[in-house]
Amino acid sequence: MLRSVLDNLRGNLVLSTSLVLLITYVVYTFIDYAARRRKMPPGPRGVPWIGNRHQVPSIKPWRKFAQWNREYGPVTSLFLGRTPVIVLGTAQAAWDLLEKRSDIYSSRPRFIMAGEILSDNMRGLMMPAGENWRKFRRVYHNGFHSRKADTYRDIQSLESKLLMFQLLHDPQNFEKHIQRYAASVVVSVVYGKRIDSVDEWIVKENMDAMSYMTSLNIPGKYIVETWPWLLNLPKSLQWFRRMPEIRRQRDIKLLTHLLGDVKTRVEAGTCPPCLAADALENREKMGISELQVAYTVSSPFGAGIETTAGTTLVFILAMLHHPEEMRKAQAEIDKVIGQDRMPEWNDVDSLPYVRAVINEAMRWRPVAALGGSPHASTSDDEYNGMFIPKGTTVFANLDGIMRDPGTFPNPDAFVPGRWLPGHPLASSHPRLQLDTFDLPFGFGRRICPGQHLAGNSVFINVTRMLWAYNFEPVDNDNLPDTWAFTNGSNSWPQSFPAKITVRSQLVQDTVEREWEAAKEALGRWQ
Ligand code: HEM
Repeated sequence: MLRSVLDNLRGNLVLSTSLVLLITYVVYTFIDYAARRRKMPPGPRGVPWIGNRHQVPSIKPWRKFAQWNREYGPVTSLFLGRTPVIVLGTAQAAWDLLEKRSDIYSSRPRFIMAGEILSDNMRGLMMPAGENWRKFRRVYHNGFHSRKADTYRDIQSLESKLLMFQLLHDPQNFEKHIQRYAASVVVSVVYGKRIDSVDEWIVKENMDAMSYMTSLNIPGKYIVETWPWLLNLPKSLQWFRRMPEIRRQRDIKLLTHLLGDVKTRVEAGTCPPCLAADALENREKMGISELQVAYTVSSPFGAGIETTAGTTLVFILAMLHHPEEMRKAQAEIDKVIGQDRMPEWNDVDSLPYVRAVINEAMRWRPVAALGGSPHASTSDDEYNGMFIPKGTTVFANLDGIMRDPGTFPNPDAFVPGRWLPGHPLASSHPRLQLDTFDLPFGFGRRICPGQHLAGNSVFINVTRMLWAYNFEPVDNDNLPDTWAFTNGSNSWPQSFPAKITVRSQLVQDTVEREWEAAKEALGRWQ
């Protein structure tokens, strides 16, 4: 009898102690959450443990972010689980934090599945700031800094001549031709070998690897991203590792094969100058392994193809909606160039209106809508009286930044004139001039290392397209939706129809002639 009373009491004691501990933990979590939240920049109310995760749409989150910035100010905070997040909604806030304080805002958040398990921390785009990432940037700086990027103008021009020829003979498949251009330039400048179709295995395999990688980066999909302590379990119990580890072996095989091919051609003296050959040559000096080189040079598959092609498609979409702007740009080209020769690189200074059209297309619908991958802070910080804790994930929400009326008055309108001095919407900010606009390429030490190469591609193609073709809607009463963009962190126009017609017989003859002359030169890159 006594024994059962004692057992009962003991049982109750354990139960009530557990209950007290649980309640204390819950109360503490609420108080801790409220305290952390109070010090941080304003933002939407969330709930402990999940934060605002349930309020962030998995599709096109940048639109919700922009709405929060309008409501709460240029620096808005939220929580994804227990991770603090800030969203920057103006160019000034992004410059202030990501550039002026780049020493503490240049890291990346942890990407456990995609960055650590799948890629063994080899993929630069996801690398935290540190020695390995600095080496990654050095490879890109050496390969694509402004003057070096200009050495790739030859191949870009040749590929662009092919694009003009394809638009002449198969205009309805313009999207495919533009993607082919972007893919071939990337493969050429990285591996010294061009491609004829986006269906070639080198593109397909790499794009497949990229899409598997992005499929791992969906917030909430993998529990280990929220509970990293699961990584302390014995490896055999970490069920989530199995597939990414298999895929890692496949990636390594692909990337080392591509690098091996470059090595063979370098040794045979048949490889044109390219990023992989440069990196191999400087590998020992930089202290990186061949595997690191193989991963490092593969980044443009994820970073440089869809972005370049998407920007060109945005330009065409804008032309369908703004024929008056197309005609102004064409008038400038006709005056400077005429129709019996193609625009060339050295025409750039004489074509301010064309460049204004390009800037405006990149502002109007930035393809890196969320600013590329988010940054992460590596120290506690304070900005305008607001506390930003170490480890905060930082989104520079380009879609919102480009539509901030304080920076770009009448932001929803497509107005190339705003990039020209004297226009009523022109900005006086030195960073927002015709030649200085680099917001589409991100910020600070993480700024896009391919920006000069990409800028050259967009310039030569847009200028030649305006010179050669008229872009019109197929159905004037039913124009393509200017908001119908793909999902995913890079976002470009969903397929749309366009009527592309050559502007004159003289232009047609020039396109044919230039392509004939280009064919032989392209052979060197085959
Ligand atoms: C119009 C075309 C392009 C746009 C709009 C674009 C935009 C961006 C943006 C916004 C970022 C993130 C910057 C940040 O974190 O603040 C980025 C990163 C990057 N881009 Fe581009 N990009 C383009 C083309 C290219 C090309 C052609 C290449 C290479 C050939 C390239 C290579 C990279 C790499 C390697 C990174 C990662 C840098 C790092 O994490 O340190 N991009 N790009």
